[in-house]
This record gives sequence, C-alpha cells and structure tokens, in this order.
Amino acid sequence: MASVNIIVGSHVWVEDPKLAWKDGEVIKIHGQDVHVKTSDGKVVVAKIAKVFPKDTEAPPGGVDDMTKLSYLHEPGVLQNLATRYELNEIYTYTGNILIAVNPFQRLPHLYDTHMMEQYKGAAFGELSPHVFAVADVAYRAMINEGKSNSILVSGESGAGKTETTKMLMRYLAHLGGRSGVEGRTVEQQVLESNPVLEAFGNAKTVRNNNSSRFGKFVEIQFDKSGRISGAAIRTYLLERSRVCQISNPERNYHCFYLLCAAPAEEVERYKLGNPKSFHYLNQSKYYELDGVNDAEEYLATRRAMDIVGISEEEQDAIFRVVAAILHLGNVEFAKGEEIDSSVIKDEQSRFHLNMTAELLKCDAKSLEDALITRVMVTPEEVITRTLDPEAALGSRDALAKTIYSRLFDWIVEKINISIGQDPNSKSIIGVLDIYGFESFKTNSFEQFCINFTNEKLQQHFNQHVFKMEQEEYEKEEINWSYIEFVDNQDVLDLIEKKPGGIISLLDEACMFPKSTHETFAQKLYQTFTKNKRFIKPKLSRTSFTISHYAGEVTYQADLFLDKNKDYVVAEHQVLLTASKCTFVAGLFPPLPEESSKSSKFSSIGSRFKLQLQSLMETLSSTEPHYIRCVKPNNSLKPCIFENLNVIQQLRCGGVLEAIRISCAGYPTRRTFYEFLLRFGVLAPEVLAGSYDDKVACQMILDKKGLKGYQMGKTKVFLRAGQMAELDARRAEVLGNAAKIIQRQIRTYIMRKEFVSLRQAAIQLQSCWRGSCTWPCRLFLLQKSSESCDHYSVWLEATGSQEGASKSQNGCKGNRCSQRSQGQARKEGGRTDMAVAI
Ligand SMILES: Nc1ncnc2c1ncn2[C@@H]1O[C@H](COP(=O)(O)OP(=O)(O)OP(=O)(O)O)[C@@H](O)[C@H]1O
Repeated sequence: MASVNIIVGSHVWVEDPKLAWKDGEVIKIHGQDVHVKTSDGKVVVAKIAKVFPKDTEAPPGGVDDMTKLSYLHEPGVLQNLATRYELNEIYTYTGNILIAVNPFQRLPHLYDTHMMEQYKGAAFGELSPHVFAVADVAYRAMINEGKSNSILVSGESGAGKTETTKMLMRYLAHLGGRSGVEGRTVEQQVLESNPVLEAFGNAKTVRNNNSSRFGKFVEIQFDKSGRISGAAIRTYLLERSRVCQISNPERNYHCFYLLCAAPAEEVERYKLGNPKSFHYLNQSKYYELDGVNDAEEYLATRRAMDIVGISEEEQDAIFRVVAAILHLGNVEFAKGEEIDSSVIKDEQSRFHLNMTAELLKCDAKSLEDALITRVMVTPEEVITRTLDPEAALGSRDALAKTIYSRLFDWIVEKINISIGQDPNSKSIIGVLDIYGFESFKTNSFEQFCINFTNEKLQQHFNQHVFKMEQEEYEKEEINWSYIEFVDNQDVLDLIEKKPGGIISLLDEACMFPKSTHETFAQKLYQTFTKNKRFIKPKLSRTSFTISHYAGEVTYQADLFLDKNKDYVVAEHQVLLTASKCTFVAGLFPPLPEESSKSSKFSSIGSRFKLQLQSLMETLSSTEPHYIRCVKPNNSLKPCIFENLNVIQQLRCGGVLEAIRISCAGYPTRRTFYEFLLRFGVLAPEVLAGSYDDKVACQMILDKKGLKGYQMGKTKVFLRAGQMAELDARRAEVLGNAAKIIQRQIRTYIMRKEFVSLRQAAIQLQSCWRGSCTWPCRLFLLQKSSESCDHYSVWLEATGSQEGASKSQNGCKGNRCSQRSQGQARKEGGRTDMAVAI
C-alpha cells in the first residue's frame, strides 16, 4: 500500500535491526527495491512494501493521540511515543486506549491533589492524556448512564500495571470518597488493601523488584449518589511454586523477609533470624531490596492490616503461619532403614519440624508422618506406604505451597468481608490488573494459563475496539459494513474447547494414573496435527508450540500434569484440620463427606477456565476502558527508550492490532476544514469557488481519482495509504510551485544583470562614437575605487587640437570629489559622459 506513494525524494521509515526503524530519504527506486539514504548518512536498500512514509510535518513534541498521526503505522507510533517519553510525557492516547510508558522515576507533580482536581469533570481529550482522565470518564459514564464500567490495565511484568491501578483507585477514592472522614472508610480500606496484598503476593523478580505474582480484579461499588459503598477483590492464579523455589537474583514473597526484620521479640517468638538461614530464602543470594527497609515495611504492613480490618490476633496467626513455612522448608530427610523410606535427617531438621508443629499448633509426630508416609485405603485393608527422601521433600514442599496459597486466599477473603459488599450498589467500576503475555526460554503451565488469559482479554479487546470504530462510523453516518476483523477464536478453541481442547486433554491425562507428560504430549500431537495454531517442535517429544496472537510460544509439558492437579494430600488435610489453632484449622476446613468420597476431579486449569469465564462475563456487562502499560527498558532505569523492546510490547498488548483494525477501516480522519487547509492546493479552482466545505473536499478527492474513501457528517474518512497518496500529490504540486518561483527569481536576476551590462555597452559605444567625432582615443583603464563608479580613463589625442589632455579621471557619482577636469572637459564637455560608465 505504501509503495504507491513512495517516490524519489520521499521521506520514509526503513527497517533497522537495532533501532527497529530509521528515517531517511529515498534516493533511487529500482523495481521493488528502494534505496534510502538514512539520517545517519548510510544508504539502505529495502523492499518497497517495507518502507513507510514519514510525516515531515509532524509536531516536534509528538501528538497526544496517535489517531492524530497522519500516517498510522508502526514507525510513526514508535517515534511519537519516544518523542513524548523524552519530554516526560508518559501518557499517550490511541483513540480511547491510554498507553502509559513507565517513567521509572517518581513524577509526583503528575499525581497530586491539584492534578486530581484538574481532571475532575474535564472532557476526555481536553487535558493531556492521563490515568485520571480514564478514571474520570469511567466514573462520569457510570454516574450519567448508570452503567458499570471497567478499566483493564495490562502490560508485561514491570510495565507499571500495579502502580497505574493504585493511581486509578486513588482517583476513584478521591471522587467517590467522603471528605473529612478519618479512619477505616471503605475507600481507605480499598486503598490499604494494596500494601497488604503486595506483602503476600509480590516478590522481586528479574523483571520487577515488586512484581505481583497474581492477577487481580478490584470491583469498586458505588451507591446512587456516586459514593463508594463497597468493594470486592478477586484474585487469580497466585504463583505457588515461588514459595519453595527461587533462583538468583529473585526473592521469595516479601512477607518472609519482612517477618525476619520484625521487632526482636517477634523474631524471637517465632525463632527466626537471618533470612540466609532458611532454605526457602537462601536459594538466591538476594535478601534486600534497594531503597526498601524491610523492618519499616513490616510495621507498615501491620498498620495496613489494621485498616483493612485484620485483627491483632489474626495478624499474629498470619505471621505465625509464615514463620512455620520457613521452618518447614528447613526440614530435611535422610534414607530410612527400609527401602524407599525416609527419616528426619538430623537434630537441626528435628528442631525445625518441632517449630513448624508448634507454630501450626499441630502434633509433631503427625506432621512427621504426614511428610514421610502415605496411607492407602483399599477395600481389604489400610496400607501405610513410606516415601523415599526425594518424595518426602516433594511432600514437604507441597505442604508449604498449599498452606501459603490457602493463607493468601484467606487474606483476600478477609479483606473482602471487612470492606463489605453493598448489595444495593447501583453500579461498579472494576479495575483489572493482570499479568501480560509471557514468552520465556522455558515456558510451563503458569505461562500457558497466563497466555490463555491474554488470549481471552485480546478477544474482548478486539471486539471492543471494533465496536468503537463502528460507533464512530455510525455517528458520522458512513457505511462500514465490509470491514474485516480477524478473531482469535481459533486459539481459544485450541486451548479451552470442551471436549478436545488442551485443558480437557490435560484433565483427562491427570485422571489416568498411567499418564506421563510424554503420553500427554503425544496425545496433543495426534489431536492437533492439522490445527494451524498448534506446532510440534521438530526435535522435542514433550514440548508443543502455540501460535498466539502475540507470537509463537513453546511450552514444556514436563510439569503440566503435576501443576494441574488441584488436590491437597489427604494426610496434610487431616493434619491441619486437626490443628489446635482455629486460624490454621480454618484454612483447612474438613471436606464434606460427599466430596471426599466422590471421585470428582478438580484441576487448576479447569478452575482457572471457570474463573476466567466469570471474569469475562463481568467485563462484558461493563463499558471497558483500556490502559496499556509499556516498559521502555529492561534495566528498570529512567530516560531509556528501547525501540525494539517497546515495539514488541505494543504488538503483544494489541496496540498494533488495534491500529490494524483501525487501518482495516478508515484510519485517517480529518475534519473538512483541516482537509481543505492541507489539500486545498491540489485544486485551487475549488478553493476559489464558493463551495460548501464538504463539497469542496469531495471535489478534491474526486479530482485526484481516490476510491473507497467516505464522507462523514463532519469528517473525511480515508482508507489506509490514501493520506500518503494525497501527500505525495501535494508534495508534487508544492515542488512544481517551488520550481516556478525559482525560475522567476532566476529570470529576474539574470535579466537585471543583462540590462545593466547592455546599458554599459551602450554607453561605451556612444563614448566610442563620440571619440570618433572628437579626435582622441578613449581607453577604459580601471575602476578607481570600489566605493564609487569612478573609472580611470585614458584619452589620447589623435588630432592636432591644442591642449588635449593625456589622461583624465571622471566619475558619475555626485559624492566623488574627482571630477573630469582639464582641457578635454573644457573643450569637449564629453569626457564626463565617457567616464560615467
Ligand atoms: N507511574 C509511575 N511513576 C513512577 N514509577 C513507576 C510508575 N509506574 C511504574 N513505576 C515503577 O516501575 C516499577 C514496576 O511497576 P509495577 O510494579 O506497577 O509493574 P507491574 O506491571 O505491575 O509488574 P508485575 O506484573 O511484575 O506486577 C514500580 O515499582 C515503580 O518503581
């Protein structure tokens, strides 16, 4: 499409392996090859289809809405974001979508109360792009239309989702809070739930020092008068494996380190100490976070827990469980006397076992048995089977993970109960802070679930963007029926279709006792041989690749079966249900008779699928608003904007897809006035006539032979590439006009020179003729000085006239003191003439 508009001299963007795109000027076009001289002086040859026009008239500070870009394409979008980021303008719209580029530095002026007041009630787009503007639109829409709204914040780890979510919540609390009320108001509780959830659900990872290891949907309920009246927090898929396994330079969940830094009496009470002495923490060398004081954070978390309504006793119980997990991790096993059996390794391990039992208030012997034996009930008898040390370690870690995830769920539930739901709430604003698309070297079940979530959200996003486009077209009363829209339903079918999707096949595999990850992978290969979205990697027997909307991801099926099984080991359940601590026993309520008997299988994958379904239903009943967070660099430092990195995220976040959808329709819109201002030069006769703006626009477009564009009520809607085409024509017209002007000027200058030369010649000639009638010869010698037109002239008498002068000076300038003198002047009076050249 772009190729039509690229001519020699065009300013273009050309692909670059390092910078993603480089700008330059076309110097030659040879068939499909375009030779571009880039701004750094190099010449690059690229295929014409891969070269995009550059808007040389784009404002130097960028535009605050990408849809204002004359050319809506990848390099244009990237350049605009980079330009703005450099000016600390971290927010930019793409239509209704807000793109937020992480500044990695505090910008307090952006978020103070004064700023909040400014955005209150301001029309969208009137002020600079901002998260407050999005929250304000959602709030106003809710108040005015009585409809629920949602704000979906997405982006990769470290992109700024949680920070953005916090700003949104602060702004909504500002709008819907009660002024002057201190203490535990609903909005205060909603805000303070963040530090509590962060202490238990966030950890330092390679990509973010404060990474949320769970998804979160906060539903803020409002009453009739727009006041916050309740809230509910739903969380998704906490990363359980982190409790037992971390690698350098990551950390475990913050709460473990906070507790180790607690006041001395608490550390003593829980027999804790240096984090380095705990296996669950010392697998990585990182214990401290830059700029974070764990001791202070511990106290702050306690205060936040007070506000969200977690009592003192409950707080003690929570930290007791956290300490128990640390001690549990230090229990090691050695081989027992019998084959495949194990015993507690040494005194150290025994100490930690006893401490775990004491903190969990359960029987130490029962804990030991639950770790190293399994009871199997057959119709004939009850068999006790021992576990070898490796299996015992597995059992220990499984117990730690189960306790921690139950603890996390308890905290979320407690916050929900404490904040309270408003059954009479008129409408809600939901804020979704969920993990973005992930693709690592090794991708496991967690990435599979995360990417499944993102496929779901992407579908929702596509449908919404598409709908918004349609609404704009409808408003302008233009015909939009033929716009194509690519759906990702096929990937979703591959993953979640029942029966036959990957999740169903995984559940089946988990139910068959003889299944292994290899048989599971083989089953996938057989079932999806012809599926376009499924690829079997050549050299692997257990991995599979899914072609997601954001790119291909290869998953290692090795741990899929284990990670999908959602059950608590019966021995662990019995042990903890019997705890003398009501808090711990409450985390493990006894299973109802029915369910323990029935063989109803439950899996993480299926449960997650249901959770997502419910989330999507909620979202579908709301008016969505999107915020795409972008991480500009992997060093987590300010002022660094890595093009390739950003492009990848814009692709994964669906921003480029939104642009693509937009391009499939009429990506460029200009009001009639703007259009005439820019393209009036293409038809001066139309401008000269007194036509209505709309008619004038139509006449220009028709004159240029454009097809497929549409005239709205107030705007011209152009197809992708048409703006560039018109610009190319405009450049041609302006180029021709420039040539005419240059020609006229050159003519004028040359003519002026010619006229004065001719004048000089005439004068010389007349002088010469004069000399012929008066017998002397005239020689023009030289200009006497630069400052006047005074020439030295030699007059040589050729006849016998008396007194003829041998040499004379003369000047035509009045200010020159040298005048023609002497006999020649006196006699002939002509020397003046002759010298006035
Ligand atoms: N608007 C902002 N202003 C200043 N700093 C920010 C802003 N947004 C993000 N940051 C910085 O970036 C860091 C990472 O942000 P955040 O924790 O919100 O990322 P995330 O997208 O939620 O990541 P994850 O998915 O890992 O939880 C923050 O700790 C903060 O230092």
